[in-house]
Amino acid sequence: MGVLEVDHVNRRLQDNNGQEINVLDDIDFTVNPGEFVSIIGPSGCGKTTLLRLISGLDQPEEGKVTIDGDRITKPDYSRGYVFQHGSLFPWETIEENISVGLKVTKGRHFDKALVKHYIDLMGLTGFENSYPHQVSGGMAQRAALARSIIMKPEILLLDEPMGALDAFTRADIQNVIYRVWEETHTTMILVTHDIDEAVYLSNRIVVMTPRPGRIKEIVDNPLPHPRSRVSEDFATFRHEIQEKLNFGLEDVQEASR
Ligand SMILES: Nc1ncnc2c1ncn2[C@@H]1O[C@H](COP(=O)(O)OP(=O)(O)OP(=O)(O)O)[C@@H](O)[C@H]1O
Repeated sequence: MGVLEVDHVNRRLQDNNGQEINVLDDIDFTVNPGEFVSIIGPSGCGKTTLLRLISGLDQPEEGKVTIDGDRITKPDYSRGYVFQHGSLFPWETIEENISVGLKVTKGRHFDKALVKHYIDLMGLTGFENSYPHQVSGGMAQRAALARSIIMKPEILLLDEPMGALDAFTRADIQNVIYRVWEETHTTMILVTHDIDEAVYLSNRIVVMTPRPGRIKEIVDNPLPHPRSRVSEDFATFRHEIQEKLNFGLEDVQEASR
């Protein structure tokens, strides 16, 4: 259940001058159920555009995105989406925010015990009645994660959810995401600029290059779990990914000469 196929996808958009730009060019890869895949590449290489196509928020000009062979045509709760800025409703409490999807799908009589479970799991106990502006950025992201995970999505799409956080909070949320992945086996697709994050969390890393956004290489992560951010093996694999990314930038510099 839940094999995601991004099948020779092209996406073109118009820039401010009305010029057509090839944002994604022949993107082709498969994600199996339970995998953790990171998409990494320089700014503007089309990572968010790709995630939007997978979510169903956008459609490609050519190619298709399917789950178990069925074309994705619109967003639905089987694919959760967590943004860089958690996008919690500021007028609702943490508990109400986490319950949003349940309220929509189950009406007023949703399972309150389930909400409590996720509040506890995310370390938000005691903050149920706080509003988003009354909690830290890390807590707001935990709540945003809980709001998605509570819907038990087949695939969780993570669009730089740690991007706006300081290093300590980022590591903390990475651990939370890892725990959730390990416990639920939800397929996760993470967009990030952060090589350490990709190496720490994912089974496979999709390395992209910009203009047009292409897949340069898909790299299997050889590191066993649990992973240590300070091990020699971690540093070696990190270096390998860094080299592949720099290679991508050299390609851009070459093209602009
Ligand atoms: N709605 C749009 N209309 C026109 N151009 C767009 C639109 N959305 C994105 N683009 C362009 O497409 C390219 C890819 O954007 P995208 O946000 O997918 O890249 P990204 O790799 O996620 O970048 P970042 O890491 O900075 O978030 C960029 O050049 C961007 O300006």
